[in-house]
Amino acid sequence: MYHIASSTHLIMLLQRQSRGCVYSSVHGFQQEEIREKLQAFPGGSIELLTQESGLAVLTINYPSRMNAFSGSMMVDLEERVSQLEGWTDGKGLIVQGASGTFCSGSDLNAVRALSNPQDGMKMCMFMQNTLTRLLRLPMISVALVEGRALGGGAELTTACDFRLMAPGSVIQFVHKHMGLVPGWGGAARLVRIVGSQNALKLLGGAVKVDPELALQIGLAEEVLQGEGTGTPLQRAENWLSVYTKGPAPVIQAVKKVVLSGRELPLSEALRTEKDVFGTVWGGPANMQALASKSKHR
Ligand SMILES: CCCC(=O)SCCNC(=O)CCNC(=O)[C@H](O)C(C)(C)COP(=O)(O)OP(=O)(O)OC[C@H]1O[C@@H](n2cnc3c(N)ncnc32)[C@H](O)[C@@H]1OP(=O)(O)O
Repeated sequence: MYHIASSTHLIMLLQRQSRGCVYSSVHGFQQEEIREKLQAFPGGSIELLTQESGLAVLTINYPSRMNAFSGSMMVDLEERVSQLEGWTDGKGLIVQGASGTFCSGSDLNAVRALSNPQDGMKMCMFMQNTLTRLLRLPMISVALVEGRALGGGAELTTACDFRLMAPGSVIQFVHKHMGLVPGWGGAARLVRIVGSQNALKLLGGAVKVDPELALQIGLAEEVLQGEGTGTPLQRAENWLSVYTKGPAPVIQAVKKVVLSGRELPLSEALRTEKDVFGTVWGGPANMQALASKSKHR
C-alpha cells in the first residue's frame, strides 16, 4: 500500500539519506572491525568546539607530526562528524590544523603498518564515509589552510564547501610521489571543484598549489590577507559569518538545497528543493519577515 508521508517524516528520511554513507555491510564494509584496527595506531586528536553563534571549529591536532592522521584520529573524526550531525543549532564549520599548519595526510607509520591491500581498502572506505558525511553536514563548511595540506590533508580540504588559504600556504596532492592516488574521495571531489583538466594536472603533476594558483583555478575562495586584522581563524570566522547570518533552520535549508543540486539528478534535486522549501515556508523566520514588510533595497 502507498502512504503519503508527512512532511516531517519525509524530511527526516531525506536527512538520513543525505547523511548516508557510501559504504555499508552490503559492500563488505564492517565499521567496527576497521575502527578497532585504526585504534591500534594512536596519537593526536580531533578537537571540536561549538559556539553559541552557531559556528563550530574542528581542529586536527597532532603538531609533532605536522597534523598527520593517526588511526585513532580517523576514528575521532568520525565521532566529531556524528556530533555535528546532531547539532541542531549549527550553521557554519571551520576545519583547521593546529599550530599553523593544516594536515600532512595519513600518518606514514600507520600507512606502513596497514600496507596490505585489504586493510588499505578498509581504511579508504572508512575515510570516504566520514568525509562524505562531513561534506553533507547541514552547515556551511570552510577549510582554513595554513602551512601545508598534503596527501590526505589536501583531500580533506575538498570535503568542505569552501577553502580559504593563508598567505604562503600550499595544497598538494602528493599521492603520485607516494605511488598512490587519492583514496579518501579527494579525486572525485576535486574534479567537481576545479574540473577534470585541472584535476588531472594537479594529481598528475603533484603540483604545489599556492594561494594564487588556487584562486585562479577555483580551488580556493579567498586568500586571507591582512596582517594585524586578527588571527587567520578570526578572519575565516568573519568571512564565514556573512553566509551564516540568520536563523539556523534557514541556513541549514540553504545548505540542503545547494547540496541536493550538487549531488542529485535534476528531477530529484527539484523534489528535494520542494520538500526543504516546505520546512521554511510559513516558519518563524518567514512569518517575521512578512510581518515586518521588509524591503530589499
Ligand atoms: C590516502 C592518503 C594518502 C596520504 O596522505 S600519504 C601521506 C602523504 N604525506 C606525506 O608524505 C607527508 C610527508 N612529510 C613531509 O613531506 C614533511 O614532513 C613535511 C610535512 C613537508 C614537513 O617538513 P618539515 O617542515 O621539514 O618537517 P619534518 O619533516 O621534520 O616533520 C616534522 C615531524 O613530522 C613528521 N611527519 C610529517 N608528516 C608526517 C606524516 N604524514 N606521517 C608521519 N609523520 C609525519 C616527520 O616525520 C617529523 O617527525 P620527527 O621529528 O622526524 O619525529
